[in-house]
Amino acid sequence: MNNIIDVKNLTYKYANSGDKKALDNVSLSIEKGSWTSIVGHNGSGKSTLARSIDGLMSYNEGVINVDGIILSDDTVWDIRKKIGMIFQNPDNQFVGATVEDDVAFGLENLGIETDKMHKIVNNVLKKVRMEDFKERQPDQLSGGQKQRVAIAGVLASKPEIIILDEATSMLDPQGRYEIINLINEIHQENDITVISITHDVSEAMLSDHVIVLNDGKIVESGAPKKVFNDDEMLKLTGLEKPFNAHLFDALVEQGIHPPVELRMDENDLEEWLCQLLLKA
Ligand SMILES: Nc1ncnc2c1ncn2[C@@H]1O[C@H](COP(=O)(O)OP(=O)(O)OP(=O)(O)O)[C@@H](O)[C@H]1O
Repeated sequence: MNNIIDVKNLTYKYANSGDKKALDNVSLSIEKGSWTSIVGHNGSGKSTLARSIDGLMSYNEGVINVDGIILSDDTVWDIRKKIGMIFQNPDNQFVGATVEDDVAFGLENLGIETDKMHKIVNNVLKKVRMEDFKERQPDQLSGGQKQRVAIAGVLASKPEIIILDEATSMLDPQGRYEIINLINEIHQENDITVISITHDVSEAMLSDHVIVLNDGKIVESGAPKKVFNDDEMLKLTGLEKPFNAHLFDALVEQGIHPPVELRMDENDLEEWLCQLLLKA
């Protein structure tokens, strides 16, 4: 197996939180080119884990290896070049006055020449279907459009890994679907490894691998079908069962193919099925 990330015995305790460990002896491996979802209740340690991998926190114990580089004070920038982080609220990430400036910002810092920079910016804005919004101010965009610009900014730096930290949680079901679909397109075309922290179990069903965190510990890890069939674990962690995804898979196995976006929304899939039955 070709792992792009290996975490061994990672433990993290925030300075102001007494004896409570945000991460407690966490070990995991992420295969290159895979899509991994990290799920778990509020405060289970998901963001702390993602930020540790991106070198945003100086962890207390353990070893983090990203693409053959062991994270340390000396290597943190080499590792951060490989990772693009996308957060819940894109407003906190914008630095440019216009969409174009914002996407160009990281490239300017790398000293890339103007012509080349414009070419890259145009390409990534086209990729996220925001090329007509180049002159707009980022704060005048909708939530979904803002996330597209944030994704363009990340893509411009050609990351090998994209980490989504609840990147779709502020969007409506259609907006969520569109962003996940876009990330999936990018993931497939460029063999980019995706790690998605999410509370959306239907989204997690689309991934190759699911890791469940509970009170800073990994309590389950594996293929989504296996993980979400573990009723005892679901009870322990308070995670819901992704009803919709099971129903969707069962229909596909029977040769019935609902539109793929309905995999993400329970009520719409039920509605679609009712219409189908009424027509039959
Ligand atoms: N800056 C901080 N200082 C002290 N404790 C913190 C800090 N940030 C997080 N924690 C604590 O660390 C633990 C893990 O938090 P973390 O944000 O990683 O969880 P999470 O699973 O991402 O939660 P959520 O789903 O609510 O975003 C929690 O107990 C939280 O209270």
